[in-house]
Amino acid sequence: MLVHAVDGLIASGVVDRIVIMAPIEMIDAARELLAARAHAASSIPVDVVAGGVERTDSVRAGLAAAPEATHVLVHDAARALTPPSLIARVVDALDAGHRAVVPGIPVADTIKAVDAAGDVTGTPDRSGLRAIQTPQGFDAALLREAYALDLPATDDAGLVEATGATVSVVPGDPLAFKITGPLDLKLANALVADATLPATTGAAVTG
Ligand SMILES: Nc1ccn([C@@H]2O[C@H](COP(=O)(O)OP(=O)(O)OP(=O)(O)O)[C@@H](O)[C@H]2O)c(=O)n1
Ligand SMILES: C[C@](O)(CO)[C@H](O)COP(=O)(O)O
Repeated sequence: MLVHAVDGLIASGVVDRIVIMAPIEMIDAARELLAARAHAASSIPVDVVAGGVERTDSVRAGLAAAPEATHVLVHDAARALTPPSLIARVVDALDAGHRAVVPGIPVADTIKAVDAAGDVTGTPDRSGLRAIQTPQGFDAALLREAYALDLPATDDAGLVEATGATVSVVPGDPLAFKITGPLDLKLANALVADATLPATTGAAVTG
């Protein structure tokens, strides 16, 4: 998954440097994997540093390892099959002047809010919801400001929202799905084995 994610970033043609945040006990294994991959000869530097307990700890470590960055993409290795075209779309939006950009796709299920007892407390209008993917792109100064708030968050855009800055959504892609459970892994393996797979599903719409 890490190798696929890195190769996708390189293939996008829009990143200058990649910093991997890995669990400390997997740093050597990650370096070996990356050195052995087909694109190891790419001129784009790929560094591996220690991540943290939570994803925000890992991103904080990544930001510290890239003090020179003016723009940052935060990507999940778990979204290993993210199409390069999606990565380029996020950077295009940053180039157009947006300071925080996330890919999103419409939700296919009806979403319910529930309370601690499991009783439904509301049904938000589905047309106004998006499932958010990565990479999430930021003006680096804005992301550093967001991290200075030291709040918990499940994604980086959530921290940026807390600063009051606007976060823009660009069309995501179903291929950028997060490989979380065994079914996701089966799907990812089938997609990787499928030589007829298009570079993008072309199904990217924000509605
Ligand atoms: N300490 C952590 C935890 C997660 N991640 C990032 O978050 C992604 C998703 O990892 P994880 O939280 O384990 O996601 P899931 O497999 O979806 O598991 P969970 O249900 O616990 O969220 C990883 O690819 C990695 O990029 C990270 O950098 N540092
Ligand atoms: C960043 C993210 O992929 C956006 O959907 C998601 O919030 C990551 O969650 P995780 O629990 O760290 O996998």
